[in-house]
Amino acid sequence: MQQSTPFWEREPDCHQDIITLDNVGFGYQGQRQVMSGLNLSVKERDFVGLIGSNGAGKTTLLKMIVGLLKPDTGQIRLFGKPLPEFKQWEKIGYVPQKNAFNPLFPATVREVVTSGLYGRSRLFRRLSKADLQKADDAMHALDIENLAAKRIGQLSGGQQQRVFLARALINNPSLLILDEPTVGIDAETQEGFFHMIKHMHQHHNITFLMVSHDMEMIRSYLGQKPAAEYGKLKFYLKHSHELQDCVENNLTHSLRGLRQHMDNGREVARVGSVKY
Ligand SMILES: Nc1ncnc2c1ncn2[C@@H]1O[C@H](COP(=O)(O)OP(=O)(O)OP(=O)(O)O)[C@@H](O)[C@H]1O
Repeated sequence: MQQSTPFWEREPDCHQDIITLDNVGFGYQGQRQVMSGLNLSVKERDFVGLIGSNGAGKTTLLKMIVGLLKPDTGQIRLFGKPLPEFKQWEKIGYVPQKNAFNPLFPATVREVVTSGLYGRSRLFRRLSKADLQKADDAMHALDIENLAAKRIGQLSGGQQQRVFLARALINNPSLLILDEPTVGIDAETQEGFFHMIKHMHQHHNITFLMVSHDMEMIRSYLGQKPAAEYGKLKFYLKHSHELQDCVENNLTHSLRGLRQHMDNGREVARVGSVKY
């Protein structure tokens, strides 16, 4: 597998298209439409918070974005590629809704985290040294190394959420999709979890799409008013250009671009002088 740059070392460009929805519509077979005519453009380092009442279509939308459901109309693009052609799934970390494990489920935290590299179907495959290192890095990032050998079913809801986040982070994803990550977790742990998510957004090059029922958290981080509304779905948004290092990085990029342009000019002149 190709080694990707860790998310903490990746430089943001803050302009790249990450998710594009163009006139998307969907209805479950034999049922009325869940959504229609939905447009959305998520750029690198944006943070999108999705709010909506029960049954509004939030999970359905996330499932379409991660390729588990196919839109009836319109098109979805990921990282600029139409979804049917998109293959780089390791770029996306997805934490589905209600992950709670049966306490009798025999996998350890390390095994669950490492399964993020291969998918659930190969949960108990043999792990290479590199795999174990990646798991250690992801567990370290979420401060759950001390739980590595514990059975997942024996952990609290908050600890389990950290494990699933570590599992989603193991491939150094560029996009994290979280479906109600704090359901069933006490208020204090929820606050800690959101604090961690915000920190990741501000300091690492990750784009977020998060479904939540926590209006207070969404509004405090993403602003009081939704950026877009479709039926009962409300999209709150923090643009990447509001982040300081995106601003700095864009400047660095422009300066680098300018420098390259000048160097190219010099190169052409030099080659030119040799040639002529
Ligand atoms: N597999 C399915 N088959 C048929 N209808 C479904 C299926 N899954 C969801 N629905 C219906 O689609 C609509 C949207 O469901 P969805 O789970 O996307 O809502 P949601 O906004 O995520 O809700 P919640 O906040 O309760 O999680 C609902 O009316 C639901 O009953």
